[in-house]
Amino acid sequence: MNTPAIELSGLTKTFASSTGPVRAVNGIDLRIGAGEIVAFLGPNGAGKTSTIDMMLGLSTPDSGSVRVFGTDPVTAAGNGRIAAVMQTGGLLPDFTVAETVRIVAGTFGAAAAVDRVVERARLTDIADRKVSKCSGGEQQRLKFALALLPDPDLIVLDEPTAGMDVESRRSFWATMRADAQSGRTVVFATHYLEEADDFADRIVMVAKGQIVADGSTASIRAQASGRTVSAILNPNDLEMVRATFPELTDVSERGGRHHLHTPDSDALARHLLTATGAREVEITSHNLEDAFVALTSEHSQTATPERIS
Ligand SMILES: Nc1ncnc2c1ncn2[C@@H]1O[C@H](COP(=O)(O)OP(=O)(O)OP(=O)(O)O)[C@@H](O)[C@H]1O
Repeated sequence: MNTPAIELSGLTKTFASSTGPVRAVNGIDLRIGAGEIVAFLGPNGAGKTSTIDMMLGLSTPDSGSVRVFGTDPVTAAGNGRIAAVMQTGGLLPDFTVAETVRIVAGTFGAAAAVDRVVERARLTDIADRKVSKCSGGEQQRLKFALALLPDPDLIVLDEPTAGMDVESRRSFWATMRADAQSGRTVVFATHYLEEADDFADRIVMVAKGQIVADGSTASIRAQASGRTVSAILNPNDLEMVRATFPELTDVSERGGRHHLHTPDSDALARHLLTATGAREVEITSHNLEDAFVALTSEHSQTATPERIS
């Protein structure tokens, strides 16, 4: 059996804060196979960075374990199997792009890799530009190049496109996409649904320190593309509908209308119109954004993680 790239078991992490302890990660179990491209998607404060820090060995879990290619993360980093592009982290403004790559490669004993990573990160045209003159997107590509120096099997990116404009984001992901074809495992955190949707094979949605959904982008999309049927219903009809559609989820009443979520909205609407006294039947479609809001807000009404008193 192949060793997973990442295996997180029962991971928890609590931080002290002025308002009391904050449980940033609240029991995460996750297995990521070699070669997968996985998006960690979640609102602000969901626990993505805290989880990534533990994956990288930058912080220690309060409980649970982290394995990276079967070893602890610090060993995996030391062996060059895992590398990261973090949100923060200094680049020196007065060096050029090429100088930066050469200096870091020198400290790694990876001088032979300089040309390869400059090309991979599409930095050739800006190799002589000073870091201070590079756009946010170019600086992230430079960090990406540095992370590629050990030719890692797994690359972890924490919100790599935060603060970039649309054009820079697009160009950054084009670079990533080209690189990912080499079979590298990629794990990235993002707030942006469209990035997760465009680039990942699998989306792990995180809210309030927990995984609230985990599936192929197609399956999350399918969940998302479910439709809501709403109608004015009397209580007896509602009972009958529940009995006929046991897979019904998310039944709520607002303004005298019942809103019913089901994978087969056509069958439900047909049933309402032909077998019940339902009035004013409407079908509303959902998009990925709706699923994201629904899945993450079930677990956190606000974007604030659970506080432990
Ligand atoms: N070092 C720390 N000390 C205190 N609280 C922390 C610390 N690091 C994280 N937290 C808190 O833990 C929670 C989870 O933070 P984390 O950065 O992991 O979330 P995130 O999903 O990465 O959010 P964002 O998308 O905003 O980066 C937040 O409430 C954050 O304020």
